[in-house]
Amino acid sequence: MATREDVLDILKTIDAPQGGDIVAAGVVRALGVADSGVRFVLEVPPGQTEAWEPIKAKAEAALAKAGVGTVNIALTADAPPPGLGAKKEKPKPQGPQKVPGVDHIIAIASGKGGVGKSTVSANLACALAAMGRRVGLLDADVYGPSQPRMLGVSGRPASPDGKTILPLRNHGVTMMSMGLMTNEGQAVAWRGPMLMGALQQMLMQVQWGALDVLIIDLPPGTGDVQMTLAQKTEVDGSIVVSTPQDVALLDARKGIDMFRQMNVPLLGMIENMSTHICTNCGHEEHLFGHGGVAAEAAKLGVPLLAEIPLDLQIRLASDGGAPIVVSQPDSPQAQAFMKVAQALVDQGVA
Ligand SMILES: Nc1ncnc2c1ncn2[C@@H]1O[C@H](COP(=O)(O)OP(=O)(O)OP(=O)(O)O)[C@@H](O)[C@H]1O
Repeated sequence: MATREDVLDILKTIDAPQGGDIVAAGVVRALGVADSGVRFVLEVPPGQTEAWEPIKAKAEAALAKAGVGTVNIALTADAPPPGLGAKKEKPKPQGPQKVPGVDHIIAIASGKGGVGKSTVSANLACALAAMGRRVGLLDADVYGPSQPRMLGVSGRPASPDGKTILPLRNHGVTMMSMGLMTNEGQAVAWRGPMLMGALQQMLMQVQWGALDVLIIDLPPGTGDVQMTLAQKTEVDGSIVVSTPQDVALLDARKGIDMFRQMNVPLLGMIENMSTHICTNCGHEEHLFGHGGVAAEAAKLGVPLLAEIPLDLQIRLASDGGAPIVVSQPDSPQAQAFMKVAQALVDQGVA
C-alpha cells in the first residue's frame, strides 16, 4: 500500500498554475490514504475551479499510474467542513487603528526641540476651532509639556470612573496633556514602554467626544512616541516644523524619513522664526537665515504651509495662555496660522 508520503511525493510532481507544485500551493486538503485508495480535496481560490480541472485530471492520472487504488479528488473553491482538514482562518494582523469618534489625526513634529512645534500646534488648534471645527489637542510631549500653559489651562483632569479621563477645554479646543498628569516642573523620567502605554491611554481613554480633527503635539525627534503613534494609530498626515538653520533642517529630514517609512503622509512643512521684525524700528532681519525650509519642501515636493516670523507677540501670547490666533486674530501673524488651518480644511484632513 502507498504511504501518505508516497502520495505527497507524486502530487509534488504536479505544477500549480501560479508556479510551484500543488502541495507547496497549499491546496491539497483532507488527504486520506487507505488500502482501498486515496481521497483528498483540492481547495482552490474562489472562481478558479475551471483552471484547476486539468490539474486535477493530471493528479488523478499520476496517482492511478502509481497503483494507489481508487483515486477520489474533490475539486472545490469552498473550504471543506471543519474536521476535514479545513485551514483555520488566521487572525488578520492588527494595523493602525482609528480613535473612536475622531475623524482625522494630524501630527505636528520637529526634528529638534525648541523650534516652535508647540506654538504651531496651539495656534493651529485654536485657528481650526475659530473656523468652527471640533478640535482636540493632545500634548504628547512628555519631556516638555507646554500646552497647558499655552492654552491657559491648569488643574488635574478628572476621572470619575477610574477608567476614562475627562479632558480640559479652552478657546474651543478640547485638550489633554501629559503635563496635566504630572506636577508642573517635575522631571519626567519616562522609559519607552511607559511612553507607549501613556500615549495609547491618552488616545483611547480620554473622552475626546466627536472631533473633526485631533492635533498631536509630538515630542521632538524620532523616538518611541512617534513610532508607536504611526504603528498603532491611523494618522492622516504630519506637519514638520523647522527653523531655517541647517542643523534644524538636518534633524527635520530625519523626522520626514521616519514618517515616510511608516506611511504617514507629509502634509507640508512650516518654517518658524523665519524672519525677525524689530519691535522698535520695523526692520526685518533673517536671524537664522531664510528660505531653507522652502528649499527643503520644494526638494521633497511638499507644500511650504507657512513662514512664521520670530515675533515677540507670538511668544507673549503663548506664554500668557491665549495663542496669538485668539488674542490678536487680525494680526498678520495670526493670519499666517489661519491660512494653514484653511489649507488643512480644504485638503479634507481637518
Ligand atoms: N515664531 C515665534 N516667535 C517668537 N517666539 C516663538 C515663536 N515660536 C516659538 N516661540 C517661543 O519659543 C519657545 C519654544 O517654542 P515651543 O515650545 O513652541 O517649541 P517646541 O518646538 O514645541 O519645543 P519643545 O517641544 O522642545 O519643548 C517658546 O517660548 C515660544 O513661545
